[in-house]
Amino acid sequence: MKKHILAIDQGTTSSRAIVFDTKMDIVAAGQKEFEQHYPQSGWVEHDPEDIWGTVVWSVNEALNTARLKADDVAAIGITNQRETVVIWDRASGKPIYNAIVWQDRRGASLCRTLREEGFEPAFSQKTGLLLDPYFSGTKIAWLLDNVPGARERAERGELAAGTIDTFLIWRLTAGKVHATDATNASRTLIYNIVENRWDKELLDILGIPASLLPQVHDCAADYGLTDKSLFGVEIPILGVAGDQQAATIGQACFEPGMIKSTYGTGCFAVLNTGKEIVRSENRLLTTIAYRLDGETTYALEGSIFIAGAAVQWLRDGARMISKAADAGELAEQADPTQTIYFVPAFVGLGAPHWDADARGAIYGLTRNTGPAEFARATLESVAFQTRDLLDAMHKDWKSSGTNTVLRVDGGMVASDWTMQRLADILDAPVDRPRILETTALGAAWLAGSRSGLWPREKGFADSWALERRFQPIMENGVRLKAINGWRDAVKRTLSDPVPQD
Ligand SMILES: Nc1ncnc2c1ncn2[C@@H]1O[C@H](COP(=O)(O)OP(=O)(O)O)[C@@H](O)[C@H]1O
Ligand SMILES: O=P(O)(O)OC[C@H](O)CO
Repeated sequence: MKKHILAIDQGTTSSRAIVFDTKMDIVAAGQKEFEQHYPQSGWVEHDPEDIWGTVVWSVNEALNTARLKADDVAAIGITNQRETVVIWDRASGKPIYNAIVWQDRRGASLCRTLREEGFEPAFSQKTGLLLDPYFSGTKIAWLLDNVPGARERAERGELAAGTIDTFLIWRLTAGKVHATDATNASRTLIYNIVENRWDKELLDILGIPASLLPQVHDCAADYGLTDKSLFGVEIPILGVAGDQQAATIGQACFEPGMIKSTYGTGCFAVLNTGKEIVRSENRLLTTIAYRLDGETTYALEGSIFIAGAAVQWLRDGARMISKAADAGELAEQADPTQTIYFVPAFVGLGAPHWDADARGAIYGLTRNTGPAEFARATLESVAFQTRDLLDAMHKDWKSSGTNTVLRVDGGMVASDWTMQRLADILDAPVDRPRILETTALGAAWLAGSRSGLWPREKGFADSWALERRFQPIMENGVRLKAINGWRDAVKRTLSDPVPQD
């Protein structure tokens, strides 16, 4: 019987598919990592065929593990790494180049030029974002300018562009649907979040033909049927949201003032600001939290580029641990008399600094510093960065008050040590939910509620369950000293205000 919901979660390092039952519980999952390509310093690419291949593999794996057939799936929800873009040929479906990943910095000089030419206020006012290479707009411009023949083909209408959701929808529907949702669109630097449409003026500034772009739908909407050749039956795609917005939904942060923070490759804190468009005075982003029934709910977002990725570096780059789960235990053994700060600016710094040219740095090394101190500094950097975001949020959105409770999720929250240190540095409780796959749950909820099988907002919010609350226990003086030390380390890491190329 068609009663299960399938969520596809296409992340930065792996693709996942998760099957949920009618009680909104996880039945089975499939997950596959894929290769990261770093062709130059600051560049990050994915092969779109790897993305597609791992998605299809994960869906089949999840269904097989659950002993279900595709026919048992009532609807699919898609969630994805945001900002990452692909351009492909409409006729063949073949990408013209690798996907340029959100972490990729190749748009930095274009952003600088646009800033110098005075365009930043127009981009900020219309999109809620800043001129940073993080967003899709300058990545699309780079592809059009650098892939031979791309601009001419785009102008002839032969090419299609999109974020990863759009690419997956195109492939799943065998090229019948070219669509995205409002949350993914809101991360592109060319979508007007006030008027809810692609913005002609911004497209012209970046030289992007409108014919490349997908239609923009609500998050819970009809995104077409999967092609029969893929899973044997047609399955409706009924929900789409960028992964951080899907996590906001999955954490049931439907009320203004609620905050979630997700710790995967990066860390993204999202504060629901309701129907109000709050303009940040502290270099946070204004973005679309979700659009349901034609009504847009907005959010303030703080984006940190490196969180779990720093733990990956500890494992694969520095080779100080053999698996991510060892980091917490190692940090516990660190010498308490050493004060080490690690600023993981591997790909620059995101909110609230937005410094594309900064690079990672470590301070306070002594002859006694070893892997345990590195592990502690790495995990602590995530807590300090979150503190910077939450301080900025409190300044921007006065009504959020100081009684913040943070709902957390993502791979890194498995570390109790990190969560305790997070609560200590924030001086606020940190809530870890029972279902940690909140990103997939959010996507599943969009599809499940649209299909009528799952409850609407209130019923879904009532089902959110706490696994553990971490309460702050650090002494105030210790906390303040640590935060000041961190801020000093960040100041020393920032690049020149006007970097030289
Ligand atoms: N026990 C742990 N302690 C610290 N970090 C962890 C732990 N488990 C996983 N991670 C980190 O979490 C990240 C994976 O989280 P995930 O949510 O799957 O990321 P993404 O969706 O960005 O691919 C990795 O960067 C990994 O280093
Ligand atoms: O793949 P994740 O979970 O690290 O999320 C990536 C973000 O969507 C980038 O903005």
